[in-house]
Amino acid sequence: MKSSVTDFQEKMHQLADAFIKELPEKTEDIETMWQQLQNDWNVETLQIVHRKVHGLVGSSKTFGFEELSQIADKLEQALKILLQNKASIDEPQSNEIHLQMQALNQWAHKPKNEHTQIIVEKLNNSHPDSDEACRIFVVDDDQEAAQELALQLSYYGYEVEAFGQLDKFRAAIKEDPNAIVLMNVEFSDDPMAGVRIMKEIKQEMTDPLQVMFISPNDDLATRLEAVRAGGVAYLTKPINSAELIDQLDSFAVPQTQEPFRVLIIDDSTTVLEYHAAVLELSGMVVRAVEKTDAVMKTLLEFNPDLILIDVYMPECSGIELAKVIRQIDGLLSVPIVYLSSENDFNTQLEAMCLAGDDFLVKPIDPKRLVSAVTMRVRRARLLRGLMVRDGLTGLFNHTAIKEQLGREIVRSNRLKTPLSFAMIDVDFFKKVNDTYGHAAGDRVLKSLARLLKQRLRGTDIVGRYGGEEFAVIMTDTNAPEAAKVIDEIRKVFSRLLHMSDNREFKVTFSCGIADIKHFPDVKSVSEAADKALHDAKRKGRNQVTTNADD
Ligand SMILES: Nc1nc2c(ncn2[C@@H]2O[C@H](COP(=O)(O)OP(=O)(O)OP(=O)(O)O)[C@@H](O)[C@H]2O)c(=O)[nH]1
Repeated sequence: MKSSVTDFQEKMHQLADAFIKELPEKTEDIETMWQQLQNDWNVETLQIVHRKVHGLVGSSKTFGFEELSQIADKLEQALKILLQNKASIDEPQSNEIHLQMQALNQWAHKPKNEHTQIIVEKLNNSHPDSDEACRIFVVDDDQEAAQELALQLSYYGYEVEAFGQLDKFRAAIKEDPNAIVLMNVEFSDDPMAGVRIMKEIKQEMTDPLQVMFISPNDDLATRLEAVRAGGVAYLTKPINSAELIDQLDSFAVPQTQEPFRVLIIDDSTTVLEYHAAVLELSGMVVRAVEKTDAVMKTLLEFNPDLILIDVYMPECSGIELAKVIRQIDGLLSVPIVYLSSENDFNTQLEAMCLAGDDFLVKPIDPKRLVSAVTMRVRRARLLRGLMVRDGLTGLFNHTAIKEQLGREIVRSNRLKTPLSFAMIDVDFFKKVNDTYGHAAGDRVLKSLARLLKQRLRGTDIVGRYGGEEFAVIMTDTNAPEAAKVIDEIRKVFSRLLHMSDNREFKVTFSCGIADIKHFPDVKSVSEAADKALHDAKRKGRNQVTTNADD
């Protein structure tokens, strides 16, 4: 089977070929419009010519045709000056622009083998294959502490390797630069050994590493050094395992995190497809829109995490479109990033002031595009998550899950699709807390949350209803099917070994399920699921009951 990287490169070549094929038509179109302008000088046509040339600057750079991009860039600058003056053109200016247009046309009509192209082969090694599991390296010269931390993390399903010696770690990270490093700052012979080695490794490697530092100190100087050594997180000892797992999950568990949803709005098909391919290769879901009139419908349907907009488009500018998006309910906090070959600082600043969050200049290195989008989406999700997520498990909180239930019931009624609501309650949880301590109880809740996220479909919605109670909205699923799925999870959960002070224990849960076929609104479906849950408890716990069993 071909790797996604090979697929990507094939696609890149196809897109570049398509770009070159369409190029003569584009340059002829520009030249024709320019000739029309000579007979009938007007600013509107000049703006269209400028936008078309501007598009060529960006797309030619994106596909690696540097020489073409330089010719187009020169022409664009000349057109820009004309646009600023808005006056009619004098003869020397006209001749100069005409020459540049000819150069553009000549380049476009050159035989294909004469085009020098710097294609994006460099992407080859820059992306981990998305199927690869992400490993964690724990580095600490206190072997016992490292092993203990590795063991704890393995309970949460992580593949962990502990290193007591820095040279062994150095070799391992070079082999697997995608591993997440949990690096102790302080070693017995050097209080800053962890930071020092990461700085050295950072200089030797091209890809950025994901390092989380662990230290007994919480002073600014150490934190600063950790950041300089590439630290993406800083944890102080004693480590709060719930906090550590949260941090790790946010970096390392793509399968439990919904893929990032990116909407790209660009009037150039080839450039649009290029950026979409780059983002899709890194596991994001991309929706591409070429025509601005399709934007509104797509925005509401697709619900993007981030919007990438070209600045110059035929129907309206990207800045205007961003302002419209900002006025739509629910989209105020969605990051908007401009992606344009516009390198004029003032235009960039204006775009950012008015409605955008970032400005990326084409051509953008694929890795930089992925990392800029990832950073923005992570931050936006984090902020949104603080409002709707439960702090311990990261699942939707009670209010959010109820809201989602209302929304999904409306959707199911409209689409005439089934929907089930499941309530899950950990059995004898008070006893878990009393016997093994509250912290162990918290870990049990987290492990159940993770299991639910891992085992359920991406379209199912999981929440913590309160205390030791969870809720799942199962879309497109009737009660018997839902019961089958949850029962599988019940079996797996009952086999999980939990740990506290070297004592192992197992926990079970009970579940009640209701179907909106019989209970068509939020209140009745939650009450029916709650009743089914109590039946499961009454019948002896560790089982799943549906309202149909009544
Ligand atoms: N560790 C921990 N415990 C919690 C949390 N929220 C609620 N609890 C505890 O969960 C326990 C729930 O106990 P009960 O409602 O009596 O139910 P149970 O012991 O699970 O018994 P059954 O549901 O009848 O099987 C209480 O002791 C709560 O204090 C939490 O966030 N963390």
